[in-house]
Amino acid sequence: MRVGPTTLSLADPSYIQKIYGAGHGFDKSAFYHPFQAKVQNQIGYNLFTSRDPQFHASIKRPVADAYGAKSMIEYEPFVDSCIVKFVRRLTEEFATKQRLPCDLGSWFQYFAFDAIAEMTMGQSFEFLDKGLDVNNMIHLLDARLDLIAPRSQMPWIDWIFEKNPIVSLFKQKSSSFFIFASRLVQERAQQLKILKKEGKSSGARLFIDRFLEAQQKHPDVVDNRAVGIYTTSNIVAGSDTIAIVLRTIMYMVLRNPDVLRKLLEELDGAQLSVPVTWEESQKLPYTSAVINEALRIHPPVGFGLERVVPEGGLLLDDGANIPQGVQVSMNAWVLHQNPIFGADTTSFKPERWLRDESETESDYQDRVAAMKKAWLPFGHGSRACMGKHISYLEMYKLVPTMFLELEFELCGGVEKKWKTRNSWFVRQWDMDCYIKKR
Ligand code: HEM
Repeated sequence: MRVGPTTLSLADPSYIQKIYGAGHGFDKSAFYHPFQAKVQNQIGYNLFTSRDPQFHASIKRPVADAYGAKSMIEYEPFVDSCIVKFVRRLTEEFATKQRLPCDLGSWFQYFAFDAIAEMTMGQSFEFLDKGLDVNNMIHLLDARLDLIAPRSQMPWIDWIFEKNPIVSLFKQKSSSFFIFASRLVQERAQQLKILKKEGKSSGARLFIDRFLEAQQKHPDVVDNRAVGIYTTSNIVAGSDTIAIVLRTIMYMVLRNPDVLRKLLEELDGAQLSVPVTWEESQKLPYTSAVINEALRIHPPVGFGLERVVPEGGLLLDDGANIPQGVQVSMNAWVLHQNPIFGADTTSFKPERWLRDESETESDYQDRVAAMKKAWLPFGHGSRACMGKHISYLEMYKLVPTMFLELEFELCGGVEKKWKTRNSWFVRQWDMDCYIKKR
């Protein structure tokens, strides 16, 4: 489908590999310009916004390990402390004698923000402690996204209003987030130096510890500015996204009592710790299916991931050739409605991720493999989400723990619909809940 003067959106899953597969030459388009923030009065290219594949590889290599599956074990204690706080604060504020409605959508965001901040910088923003949007940070980020989203469709507008040299004279030279993150990075660097001198351990390694190690190993690429950029983009990339999935899970599970019953049956029968450990969470197939289904039915990113067709064009199955320079994109919201996922793709059905009684094991494996080929919540290829393991770590631990510890009820009943808005991230609100201790 044509979605812009020179932009096409493709729906056939077989093009995922052709467009996003490594080495195929489909680089990110100008769509990503408006997402680039100013840092010290220059554009601060980061892992997500950089378009040049060589430059991207050069900034990814030094920090890739920090996002790898093996590092998750070191981040788990930070997630644990936020989960404990999340459950405690909801209990204190809402599991009271009077039935007080809880704006759970916002609390999920407080959790996601504090958890990624703890893992990244070793200190939270105290959203959970205070139970509010501290310094209006969430509101400001939301407003920024609402501005960027339309600009991404006409990136030249961004140049006129933001990136041209005259406007730059009057604008703040760095985002306030970058200034805040850079200060924490410098403080941590000093602290690490002192601990090293005293021969003391610095404890579990934070993301910034790993960014600072990358700086020592690759000083040519990772300067102070780069460490600040890695830190800032971690927090921006890792908060809204996870909050969106948590909201989807809660809303969909509560609107489907049969799903809630099966989920609780699995959790109550599993003899789990509180908070549920990462290891235990790997043995909860129904919980895992609920999370996958939430990512399918409501992927956090609601725009197509735009790329530029390289030299030679893109040959379509019907013989048409899309010429070099045209923008092509694929959108998870479209792909996840593909009949590969079953006949009832608009329904929330975790069962589609599980083996049906009538299916052999090998038929089941083939069916899941086919679904995974049309699966794009985290993107694909060399530009796929680097925070996928972190996301699973948080969701696989929080989801079983919160359903084990607390009972939730949608305030308006199961018929009341939430509200959503697509500004790159498809954020949701108006899903207040009553909460009881289980
Ligand atoms: C459920 C949660 C998440 C979802 C659904 C998600 C989704 C995505 C998607 C779709 C992309 C690719 C965008 C594109 O091709 O333009 C992406 C990129 C990225 N994400 Fe995530 N994300 C999530 C959580 C996180 C977290 C927690 C972090 C950080 C800890 C993170 C860090 C990144 C980074 C650094 C990139 C850029 C990767 C690159 O181009 O090398 N994300 N994410």
